[in-house]
Amino acid sequence: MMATAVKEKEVFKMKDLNLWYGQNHALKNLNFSINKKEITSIIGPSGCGKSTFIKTLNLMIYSAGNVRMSGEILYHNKNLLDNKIDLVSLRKDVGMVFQKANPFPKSIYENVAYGPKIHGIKKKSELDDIVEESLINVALWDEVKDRLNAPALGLSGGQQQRLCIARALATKPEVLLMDEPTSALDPISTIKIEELALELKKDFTIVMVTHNMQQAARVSDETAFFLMGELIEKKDTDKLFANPSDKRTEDYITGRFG
Ligand SMILES: Nc1ncnc2c1ncn2[C@@H]1O[C@H](COP(=O)(O)OP(=O)(O)OP(=O)(O)O)[C@@H](O)[C@H]1O
Repeated sequence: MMATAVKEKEVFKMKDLNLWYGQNHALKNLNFSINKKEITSIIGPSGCGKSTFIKTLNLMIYSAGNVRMSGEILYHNKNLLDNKIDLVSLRKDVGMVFQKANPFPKSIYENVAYGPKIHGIKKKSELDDIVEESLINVALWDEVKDRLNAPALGLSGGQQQRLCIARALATKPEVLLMDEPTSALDPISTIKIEELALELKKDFTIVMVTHNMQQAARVSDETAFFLMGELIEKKDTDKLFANPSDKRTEDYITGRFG
C-alpha cells in the first residue's frame, strides 16, 4: 500500500521533513507541496533554512556531510529519502542554479553540451540542436551564436547566469531549483532572469530562494515563509503579501525584522 497519495499537480510533497546538521535542527517538521509549472519562492531571514531546504530537493544536501533527515520528500510518488534513489537521474530531472554563476572554464558550447554528453548523447548534430535550443530558451542565443567556442568566463555576470540556466535545461529537467539566482546581478540582469523564469514556468516547475521580497512578489505563484527552520506559512503570493495569516510573516514582510 502506498503511504501517501500525491496529487497530480504536486511535484514535491514534504511530509514531516526534519533535517539536522550534527546537533543543529535546521529544518523542522515541514509539511507542504510544490505545484507543477508554478514558481514557488522560499523567503525568510538569514539562517532560516532556505538554502538547506532547496538543496534537499535534489539531495545536493548530502554533500554538506554530517546531515541527517527524517520524514519524506516525495518527488511524484518516490520518496527521495529511500536509499534506492539514483542521484544521477534525480539531478537530470531536478536541475539547479546557484547564487553565483559558476560556468565551467570551457567554451560556451561545452558548458551546455556537458550534461547531455554525460547522459550519453554523442552525435554532434544532436548536441548542436540541444545547445541551440537551450540557449534560445534562456534568450542568450542571439548574443552568443557567433562565438560558441569562446570561453564562457568571458561573458558578463548576467550572461553567465543565463548560461548556467541553459546548462541546467540542457538535460531536459522537470524542475529547476534557483538558489538566490540574482543576488550577484545588477538590476537589468535581474529583471532578465525574472522574465526568463516567468517564461520557463510554461514548461518547468521552478523553486526559487530569494532574499528579495519584491522579487518573490513579482514572479512567484506561491510563496513560503520560513523562520528558524519552520514553515510559518505558504500560500498564493498575492495573499501572503496582502493578507498574511501569521503575525511573524507580517512582521517580516513589513520589514520589522530580518
Ligand atoms: N554545511 C553546514 N553545516 C552545518 N550547519 C549548516 C550548514 N549549512 C547551513 N547550516 C546551518 O543551518 C541553518 C540554516 O542555514 P541555511 O544556509 O539553510 O539558511 P538560509 O536561510 O539559506 O540563510 P541565508 O539567507 O543566509 O543564505 C543555519 O543555522 C546554518 O548555520
